[in-house]
Amino acid sequence: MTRSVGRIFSGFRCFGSLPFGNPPLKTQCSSVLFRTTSERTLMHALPKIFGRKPRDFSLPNSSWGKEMMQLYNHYNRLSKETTEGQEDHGEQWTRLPSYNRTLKYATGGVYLSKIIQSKARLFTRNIRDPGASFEYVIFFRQDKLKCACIFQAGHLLEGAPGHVHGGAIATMIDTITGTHASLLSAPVMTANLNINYRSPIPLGSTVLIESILDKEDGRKRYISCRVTSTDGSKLHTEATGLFLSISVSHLLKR
Ligand SMILES: CCCCC/C=C\C/C=C\C/C=C\C/C=C\CCCC(=O)SCCNC(=O)CCNC(=O)[C@H](O)C(C)(C)COP(=O)(O)OP(=O)(O)OC[C@H]1O[C@@H](n2cnc3c(N)ncnc32)[C@H](O)[C@@H]1OP(=O)(O)O
Repeated sequence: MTRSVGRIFSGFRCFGSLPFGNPPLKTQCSSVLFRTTSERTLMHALPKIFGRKPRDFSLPNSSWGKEMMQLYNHYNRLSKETTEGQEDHGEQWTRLPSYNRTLKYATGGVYLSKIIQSKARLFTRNIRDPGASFEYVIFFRQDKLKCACIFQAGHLLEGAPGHVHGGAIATMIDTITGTHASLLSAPVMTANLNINYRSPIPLGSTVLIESILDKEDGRKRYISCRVTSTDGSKLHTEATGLFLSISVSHLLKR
């Protein structure tokens, strides 16, 4: 199972935290994605995207606090492939690696140069100081089509004094639900996001963000999401999102 999910993420480094195309959708994904000349050029560019091994931001660093580590270890244990003699937990999660680049460089000429910028960085992964902003790791449970994200909010994310900025919370919700929708149906863009802030999140604290698929309808994926304390007892934020699958050509439109 873990291996099969692993296959989903081959070629994953091309995208920030955007693994896309599960096995049943892979063919559809390719045909949707690589239709035009510029898109085919992009396909050729993909293997060269990273010259050296990029940093995986979803792995622990020294800034991760006790709660973050405990929850990470919990999901990581449930992510290990079950081998003979090992206990089967009944839950199978996969940790999603996360990089700070979408596309590193383009050799694709004028069309690709419209969307690929050498200094571009994924918004949530662009601060080098560990622990200063968004520390998070996303796990995916394929059998239930669920995502769980552990998020530790750093001191640069302050909104109301001592608490996390609503825009930073929205960013994380968009990231988890957007990643979730992308896992189901190739690249997506957020069309709609509705957020209810129920209780403030203390700066520096760790929270759990869980997303589920509510409905699929053609190109549309409806995902809902809850942000809670790590033990689930306190609800901080609730959200629903609509995501539309797109082809690369959508990004080339100006
Ligand atoms: C190599 C290529 C890689 C591509 C990667 C692409 C994205 C990756 C992004 C990030 C990757 C990294 C990590 C992932 C983490 C986070 C994810 C963040 C994602 C974002 O942060 S992304 C930025 C914010 N996002 C936008 O910047 C979108 C601006 N927008 C548009 O680009 C268009 O608006 C679009 C594409 C949404 C739709 O345009 P469209 O032309 O494809 O579709 P159209 O309008 O025809 O609608 C078709 C049917 O959806 C219904 N519909 C449409 N919009 C609706 C709405 N708002 N509410 C209710 N229903 C709606 C219609 O009513 C119709 O429904 P029906 O078919 O039933 O009539």
